[in-house]
Amino acid sequence: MAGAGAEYEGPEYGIGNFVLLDEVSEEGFMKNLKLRFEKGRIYTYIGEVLVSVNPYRSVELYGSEYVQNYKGREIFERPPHIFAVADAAYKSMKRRFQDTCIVISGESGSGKTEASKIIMRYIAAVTNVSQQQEVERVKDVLLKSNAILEAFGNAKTNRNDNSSRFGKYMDINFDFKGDPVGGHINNYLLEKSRVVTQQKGERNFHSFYQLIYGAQDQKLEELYLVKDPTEYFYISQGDSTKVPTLNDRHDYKTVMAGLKSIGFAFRHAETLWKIVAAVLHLGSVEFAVEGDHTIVTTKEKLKVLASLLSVTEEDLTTSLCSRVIAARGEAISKVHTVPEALYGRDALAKAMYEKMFTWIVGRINEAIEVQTNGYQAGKNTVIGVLDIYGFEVFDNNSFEQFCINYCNEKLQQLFIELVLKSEQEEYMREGIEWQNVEYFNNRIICDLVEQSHKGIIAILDEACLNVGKVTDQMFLEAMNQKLGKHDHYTSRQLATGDKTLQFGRDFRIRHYAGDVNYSADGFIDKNKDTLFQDFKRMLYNSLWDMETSYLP
Ligand SMILES: Nc1ncnc2c1ncn2[C@@H]1O[C@H](COP(=O)(O)OP(=O)(O)OP(=O)(O)O)[C@@H](O)[C@H]1O
Repeated sequence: MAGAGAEYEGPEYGIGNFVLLDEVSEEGFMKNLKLRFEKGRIYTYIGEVLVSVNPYRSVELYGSEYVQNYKGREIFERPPHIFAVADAAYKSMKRRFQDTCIVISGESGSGKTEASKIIMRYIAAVTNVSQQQEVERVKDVLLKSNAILEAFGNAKTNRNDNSSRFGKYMDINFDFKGDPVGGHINNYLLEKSRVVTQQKGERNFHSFYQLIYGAQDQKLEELYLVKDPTEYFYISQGDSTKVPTLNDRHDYKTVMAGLKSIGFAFRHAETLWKIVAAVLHLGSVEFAVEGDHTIVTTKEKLKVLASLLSVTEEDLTTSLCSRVIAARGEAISKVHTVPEALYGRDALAKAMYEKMFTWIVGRINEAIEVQTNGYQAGKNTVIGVLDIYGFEVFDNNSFEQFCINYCNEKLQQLFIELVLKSEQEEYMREGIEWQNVEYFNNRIICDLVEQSHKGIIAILDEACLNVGKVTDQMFLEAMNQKLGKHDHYTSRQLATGDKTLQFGRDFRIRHYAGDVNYSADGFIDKNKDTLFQDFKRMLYNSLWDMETSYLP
């Protein structure tokens, strides 16, 4: 057979669709997957679901000849391929005006973001045959926005040098001719704790290193920065500032070009880097006790920071070292202890970075918003692509992993509802003979997390609402009490002989994808996510705020 992607799929390549497997067992499944992978077949179907194995090397599977071979074909006409899935979504949108969503799920590093980019490139390649300018512009913004989002939202982790540290749902809107006319990005769960702390071997978000390695000397001078990331506490804790697979210098240029081409005003791009620089300097601000006051000991840093933020040194010092509280109907100033000041400093850094990220997404959305003037309005159909964090297990798992893994439980639940259950029900309705496939329904784990009053989130929220001093240990005890009998929950207090769990700190959830030990340390603070009002007041009306109106 001729042409890329139209190759012969003989028995030596194993079985291209798992539903045709003679015997359903994990061993048989893995054997087939391995055989196909070894023969260069990274894709295999299970019905209409595509299983993709990350090749971790460049593969010649996405060139224009592949696009031509999958364009307009029925899904099973060609060997399994991600283009076939993208094309099926595109066809159902174009022929039947049906909204479609492609859900990409898998553990960190499995290739989700690459898959979402391949889908976008495929759609860009098969649309706009009449070469309309506006369609080209929308496609260009959609593709270029990836580099920007990755700069500010991706980081090197111990599993993936370019790991997305946020979830993304991207809608592409099509007109009645099937051309993309706009889009919208929703971002979720930016891992903002990374702004102030990183595990060994990991980095902060790429943007920090791109600025330091990529900006010209004069720019760095303007931002009071030096070309050495190890000078900055917030980006050097992982001892891994340089990554061989990443070219920060080059990526900085790509981001600048991307910002320009999607319509960021020059001064807005400047503001972005100012925020990044301010966060870096903030990490170097230190405190000490002097008499009955907490003072900033790094006066030079404070001065730089005040200048970048366009606020007075006095206002900045006051908001870093104290907070205003209400007592007996009066507003009084309460001096922070040093740990409180450090906590406030980190909370400010996280909030600034997160708001900036949301602001960037907002600006991208403005650039790709569907123009609703004229006849296009109301006739849009969308293809949505969901690329969300994969299931995560680290040596130390905290609140962030808890949220990510819960999200993956929900996706698994959706998969069970939409694919497994509905398929089996249809067989039953149609009277088709079928072999019952036993599967584990993870509803019970979703309930463990989300059930009102007795689920983990409810227990955590209740602890956070408590006016008295509530510690992470108390939260853990409350879970032990309420969830002690749950099959998918345990802790050292309940499983006394289990030395993998630390007493008074850890709990374990038996997820559908495996067991994860979580440390309850920090759950209360992270869930409360307090940013002292004083910071909001301080930044309100700063030059910055007026520039971007990005603050809360
Ligand atoms: N189809 C592919 N062809 C070649 N290399 C790939 C492919 N998919 C993924 N990779 C490689 O694997 C790396 C990790 O992939 P990717 O960043 O898409 O994973 P992810 O599932 O989105 O991870 P995370 O959840 O950490 O963001 C990529 O940087 C790339 O080097």
